[in-house]
Amino acid sequence: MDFLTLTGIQHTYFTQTTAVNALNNISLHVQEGEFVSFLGPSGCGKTTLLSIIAGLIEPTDGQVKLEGKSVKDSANQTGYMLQQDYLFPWKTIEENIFLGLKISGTLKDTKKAEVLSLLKQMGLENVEKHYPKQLSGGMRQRVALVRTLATEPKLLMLDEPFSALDYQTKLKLEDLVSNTFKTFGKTAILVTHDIGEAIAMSDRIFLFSPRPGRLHRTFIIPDELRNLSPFEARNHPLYNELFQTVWKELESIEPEEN
Ligand SMILES: Nc1ncnc2c1ncn2[C@@H]1O[C@H](COP(=O)(O)OP(=O)(O)OP(=O)(O)O)[C@@H](O)[C@H]1O
Repeated sequence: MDFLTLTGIQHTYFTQTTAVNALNNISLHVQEGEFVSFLGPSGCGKTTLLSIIAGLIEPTDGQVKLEGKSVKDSANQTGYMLQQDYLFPWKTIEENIFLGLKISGTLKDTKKAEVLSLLKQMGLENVEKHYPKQLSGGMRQRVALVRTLATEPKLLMLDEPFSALDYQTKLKLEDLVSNTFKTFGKTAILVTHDIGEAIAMSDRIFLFSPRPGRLHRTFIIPDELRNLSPFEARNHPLYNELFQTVWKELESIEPEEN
């Protein structure tokens, strides 16, 4: 059984004056433990699709199933990492990372130790009592990642989580996220505009066409790249080859009449 299945997803936003056809007939599958990317031009509906998968928006048509169940019946199975870290500035790092567990009533001592150890694995030593403003952007994104992983979501949604970071921090964080997800066997969907990031991090790339977003093509990343860290993958000759192919494909997509 596929872990995540999307069948015939269509979505139209209705405003007071107009109807915006955001997504058209999207069907795809994601396997457990897979890391996939949604790549496409601005406005092609990537974020809308993530919200539909998370059960936050009900699609106009079509179905989303997570482990065979409608996402409406699988609440709290998804975790987010976004462009902004959304840490509460008045709470310490420790209070921020335990918040989700506290709300769900699952903050046990063993779990607390596990999450603090994860914080250390992310290279964040002795920051528990600090406030977010005392940390750099990259450190805060790592805290946000720990907070997300703490609740053990089945599916992780990464909506351009590296786009606000400087280039060096972004490359380091890509490696850290990729390594952590492989270690924990997490299933993840990354939304990005960045072709290189999609190639370096993914098992498969779903390329979307401009609005209304349609699934244009799926790229399977070769094992030679998948077995490397994102940083190493960027230095492999196959990376450049694939970059050119995806770039040309993206350039060739014509918008459909709405
Ligand atoms: N609440 C809304 N009401 C009306 N139209 C919307 C709404 N949300 C999004 N849209 C429109 O739907 C389309 C898809 O938006 P969406 O944000 O999903 O695209 P995206 O691919 O994530 O874009 P970007 O890469 O710029 O973030 C866009 O044309 C957007 O203007």
